[in-house]
Amino acid sequence: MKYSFLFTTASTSNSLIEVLLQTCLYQTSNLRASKMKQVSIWVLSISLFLINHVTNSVDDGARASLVEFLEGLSSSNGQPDPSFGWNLSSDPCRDKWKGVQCDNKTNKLVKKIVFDNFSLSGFLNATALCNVQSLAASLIVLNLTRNNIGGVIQADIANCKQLTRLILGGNQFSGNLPDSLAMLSNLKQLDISNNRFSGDLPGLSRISGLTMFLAQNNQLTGEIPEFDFSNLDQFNVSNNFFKGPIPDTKGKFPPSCYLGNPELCGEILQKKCPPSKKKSKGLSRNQILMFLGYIALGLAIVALILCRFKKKKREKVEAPSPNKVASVDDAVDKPSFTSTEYKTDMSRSEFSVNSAESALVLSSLVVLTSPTVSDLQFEDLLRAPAELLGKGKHGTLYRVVLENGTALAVKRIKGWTIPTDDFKQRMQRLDQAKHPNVLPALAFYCSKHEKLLIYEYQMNGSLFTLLHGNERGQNFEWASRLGVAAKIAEALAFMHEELHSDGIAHGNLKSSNIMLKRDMEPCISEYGLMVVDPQESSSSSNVNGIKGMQQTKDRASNAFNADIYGFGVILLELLTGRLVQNDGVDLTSWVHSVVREEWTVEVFDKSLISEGASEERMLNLLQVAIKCVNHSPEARPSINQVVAMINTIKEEEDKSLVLFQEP
Ligand SMILES: Nc1ncnc2c1ncn2[C@@H]1O[C@H](COP(=O)(O)OP(=O)(O)OP(=O)(O)O)[C@@H](O)[C@H]1O
Repeated sequence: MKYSFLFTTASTSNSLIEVLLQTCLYQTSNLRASKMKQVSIWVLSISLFLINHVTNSVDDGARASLVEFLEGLSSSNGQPDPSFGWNLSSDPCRDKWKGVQCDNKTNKLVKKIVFDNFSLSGFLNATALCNVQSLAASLIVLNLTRNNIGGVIQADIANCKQLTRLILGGNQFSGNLPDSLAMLSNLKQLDISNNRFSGDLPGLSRISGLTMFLAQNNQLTGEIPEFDFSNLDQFNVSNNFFKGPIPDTKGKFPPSCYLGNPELCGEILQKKCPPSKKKSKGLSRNQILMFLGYIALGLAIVALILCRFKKKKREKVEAPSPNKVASVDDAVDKPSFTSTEYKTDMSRSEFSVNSAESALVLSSLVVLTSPTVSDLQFEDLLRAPAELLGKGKHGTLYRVVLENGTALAVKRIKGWTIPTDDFKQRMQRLDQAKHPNVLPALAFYCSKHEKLLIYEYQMNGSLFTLLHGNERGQNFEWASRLGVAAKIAEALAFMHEELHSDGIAHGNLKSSNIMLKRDMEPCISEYGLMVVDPQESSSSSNVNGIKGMQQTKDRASNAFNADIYGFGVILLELLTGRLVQNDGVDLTSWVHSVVREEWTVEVFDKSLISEGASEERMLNLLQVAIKCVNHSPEARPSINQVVAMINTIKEEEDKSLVLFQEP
């Protein structure tokens, strides 16, 4: 009996030597009692124990490369966190290194490395990880999502041939993806989303079994590869620089999976593709490269000549003219930014100023009360690479990453002819109305021709993406939806109250303007960026007397009413999970028609029904939504009434949850 633990340990191993030793041990233990028998049993048992211990561990090479791999992920000092347990004197499987999962059978093959949200930085040392045969042959999952890892993905990643899941989303990876990535033929899930990858995708369509491809929020270019879309369940390439036609996916993925790629076209985006140009025939790749080389050389020579010419001209001009004094307003108000919105070279800034205006422009950036960017200079924006996030009715939004890594969302407002001073006053006023569920602007810039608003970049996206993105609201249950509705209503009521006398409503309330903060709390973004129709605005500045004041009041009251309508559409989206088109008109008329036909339950999102959400409370919220989207603005409830109605529904929901939980 004394030796039973040795039998047990040995029984999990399967090497021939162990089996033989085990058999000998068994035979010996059956012999008659003698000193010899005792000694034999001890010798055999110890040998078995040692062999078992040595063979049941990850080999030294793999262990060393794992340690090197973690050193790479351990910021600049390369010292791995000792609490992870990754060191050469222990065993990854037996000693349960943090983030490592091994096979259950032999407990000596590393199958998975999962570091989800571990605050890791540094780089992914694929050379260390994938060039050791034993490790490369066993590793099937590498998940480094939601860290701060940067650098490029080395080509050696392709040596980890068994990988089925490569999850790298939510990091700071950059550069081109290596061509070798397409050799990971076992890959089922590839997530490279929310990074800074650039360049064209390698031939990923060669990976036939891919079921998930997430690449949103990068700077990727080129055409979308011809994946086998019948296999893909999850797919997103939004907010990149992809161009050309969207492959026919038979409507499998919603438009939100492609949005934010200005040069993509196709029916799903309601954007016609230009007729495809015939490819040049008869020229080999090498010939084309040769011609391109000549053209580049020619351009370089022309550029050189132009530079010299300009330099000479500047030398002449720089001699100051005593008669000319530059006006401050001239300098600031000449186009201060030149936009190259569709360019793909992200190493340069989207914004640029000419040297004459730069000194003045630097002082024109107004930082509001924000500890995040307290010393932000306009120059910092110029230096930072900018990524186009989307083009809306009211302007263009860029993601700008400052040198210190802070990510900002910069909104470049289009076509708002508000006088500069009024704009400044409005921004200062908005800054005074603070609510935890309203995203404040951190800074703004304003000249006659250019208006920029700077917000903190929200990496969890918007309510729109939560509802219509990849997961299509699958994991967005009823209680959370009701919670979001209540919080947004409260925040809107607060802002309306605070800014009523200033006549500042949101003006463009919709689900893509409800951002989700780090903790997934909803917050209203872009409050007060209402673009007043130029005609209206000019008439408002010219009108005098009681009639004019009445018109201004009416317009303001319309804007507040429009917010109620916008909020009603958001409620409909939360309840139905359906996409909004045509400013919500399509969705509201569909809901009306279904309700009229008394098929009301049909309107609700199927995932809410299958979750077993209370139909009564969903119907109550639907009533609120229908009141808010009333055609006649005067018939819509006030925001305070909306808050009261939603709070009553929420209280009922909370009560039912308590009852449900009580024994
Ligand atoms: N602060 C932010 N952080 C991260 N993403 C943001 C932020 N603000 C907006 N976005 C997202 O960026 C995308 C583009 O925003 P943009 O405001 O240009 O689009 P829009 O709301 O459709 O247009 P518009 O407001 O001009 O009508 C949207 O998907 C939006 O949800």
